Amino acid sequence: MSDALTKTILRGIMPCLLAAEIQQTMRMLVTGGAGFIGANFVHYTVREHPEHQITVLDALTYAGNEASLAPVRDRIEFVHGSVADAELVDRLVSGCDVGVHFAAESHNDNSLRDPSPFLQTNIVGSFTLLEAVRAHGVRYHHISTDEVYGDLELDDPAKFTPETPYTARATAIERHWLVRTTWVVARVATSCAPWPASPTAASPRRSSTTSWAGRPSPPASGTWSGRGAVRHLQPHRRRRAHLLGGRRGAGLRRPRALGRRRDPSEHRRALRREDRDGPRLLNSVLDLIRIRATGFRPRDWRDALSGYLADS
Ligand SMILES: Cc1cn([C@H]2C[C@H](O)[C@@H](COP(=O)(O)OP(=O)(O)O[C@H]3O[C@H](CO)[C@@H](O)[C@H](O)[C@H]3O)O2)c(=O)[nH]c1=O
Repeated sequence: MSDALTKTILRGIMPCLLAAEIQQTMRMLVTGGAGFIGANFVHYTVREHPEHQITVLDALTYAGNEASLAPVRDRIEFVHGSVADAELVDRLVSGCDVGVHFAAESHNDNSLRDPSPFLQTNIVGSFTLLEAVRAHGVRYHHISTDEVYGDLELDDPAKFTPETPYTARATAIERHWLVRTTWVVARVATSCAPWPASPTAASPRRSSTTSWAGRPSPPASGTWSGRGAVRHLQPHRRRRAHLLGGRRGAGLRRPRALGRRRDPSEHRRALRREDRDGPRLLNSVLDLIRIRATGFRPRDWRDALSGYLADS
């Protein structure tokens, strides 16, 4: 992975950790570090900040792939376990300076089919971790999702509009911020990286999508959420394909036709289509139908990515 690309991908998360008051050497607990974004984060941190110690806690669900950590395996500690295991989490947190929480059921569409796993990990698991960081006064970085905004205009994500069980849970756990410790929330958007950590992730060729942004100087404690800039691209699942190839700042306004709220029946139709065509096509199909209606024509992801990198 090229240096520029890695930096582009992780620009959104790392600066939070590099805020001035943070220690030179940190012991980090990274939950969900075998997942897609989590694994990229671990690789980046090991390479760019070898002074930090990393413990990955991951349940290795269908979305986790320990093999994606193989190149850095001798540089990190890997613990196979659940973020909802209070005893384990408390022990791991007690030995850390910062917790970075990626572990989640992250497939929005799955939550429409069966919300229960989302409750267990995204609420109970997150709450378990929050309790531990609160008890030990450990700095906490919560990786949320821009989908808490629902289908709002991208340049004005003023309020939460959770529309699915997934986003309802993401919103709910964000309301537990009052943890009396230093915290940062990053609401990441659809993203893309050079390799999929998850076997369920489609190849980048199928990818569509976009972005994340934040303030250039994230607050030491606070919310850092996506608006404006394209930051990274993810090869699977989510929407916002119309932004692919968009340039930072200008041109990222969501087309009007996409600003409407999602129709639940559209989700159900898409799920039926998923059963027929296979899970990887779901969002691409959904996206393209909606996006083509606006006149947008997606570009090959490689062109879009190199265009963005040239622009950054
Ligand atoms: C359900 C569950 C999952 N996990 C792990 C398995 C995976 O390694 C990881 C989730 O990876 P993925 O499904 O690839 O997630 P990814 O698309 O990268 O999602 C990221 O971005 C999402 C927003 O887009 C965030 O909500 C997630 O917290 C963050 O991890 O969490 C656990 O460790 N424990 C669990 O209970």
